[in-house]
Amino acid sequence: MAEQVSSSPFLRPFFLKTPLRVSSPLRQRRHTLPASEFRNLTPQDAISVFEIEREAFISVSGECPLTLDEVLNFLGQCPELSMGWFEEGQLVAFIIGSGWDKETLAQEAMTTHIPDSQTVHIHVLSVHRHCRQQGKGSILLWRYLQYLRCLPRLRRALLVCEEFLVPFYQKAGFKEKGPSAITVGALSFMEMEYQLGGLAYARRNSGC
Ligand SMILES: CC(=O)SCCNC(=O)CCNC(=O)[C@H](O)C(C)(C)COP(=O)(O)OP(=O)(O)OC[C@H]1O[C@@H](n2cnc3c(N)ncnc32)[C@H](O)[C@@H]1OP(=O)(O)O
Repeated sequence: MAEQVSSSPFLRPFFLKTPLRVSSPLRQRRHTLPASEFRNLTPQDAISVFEIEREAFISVSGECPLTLDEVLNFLGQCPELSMGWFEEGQLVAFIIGSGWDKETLAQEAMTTHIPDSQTVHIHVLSVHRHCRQQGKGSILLWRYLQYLRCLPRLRRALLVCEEFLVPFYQKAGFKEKGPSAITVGALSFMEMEYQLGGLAYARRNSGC
């Protein structure tokens, strides 16, 4: 099992329900889009990602965690650190991460991917506005953290968020590290940390 993970770090798409197959002779078209699918994102998903991100952040604060170019860069450099939730083929929520190699997040972490590092910097978690407050953000985050446990080397995840989201991340198991050095425009952030527990833990507990 472990060899499988290290030889292919990418998340194989999996479905919550069997893909719909309409076999009636009266229906010539076969519907094969899965009801619900979690998979790593690719640069081809960047536009859908950015549309959700833009609505979620620009309309609220005027600032986006990632520009479209940065989304493209991260999905090109480290797609294995991203996860999208698709329903009927439509992106409804996503996470984008990259590698980081210092104890705390610094401003340069916003635009940098450090390969082969032990820390994932979660840049952004966002849920489509029509799908919020339904548990999707929490579920996607939980699946993502379980998935990260199965990737070799990774030991922890870091992120920054505004003060009002600290309880949301605490509920997911993150611990508050204190005020972050990162600022975006006039916004300041708290830094949050999640211990992944290592591959040995994952092997015993997650079946990866
Ligand atoms: C590292 C980062 O990306 S930090 C930025 C996070 N992303 C954003 O702010 C983008 C816009 N918001 C979203 O996309 C979503 O609302 C998320 C990701 C914050 C939460 O996802 P959802 O699917 O809506 O949340 P979910 O239904 O799983 O959980 C709801 C809980 O989230 C928390 N929460 C969600 N939005 C807010 C908010 N605006 N203010 C305070 N708490 C909030 C609450 O604790 C809420 O619990 P409650 O209903 O008991 O009050």
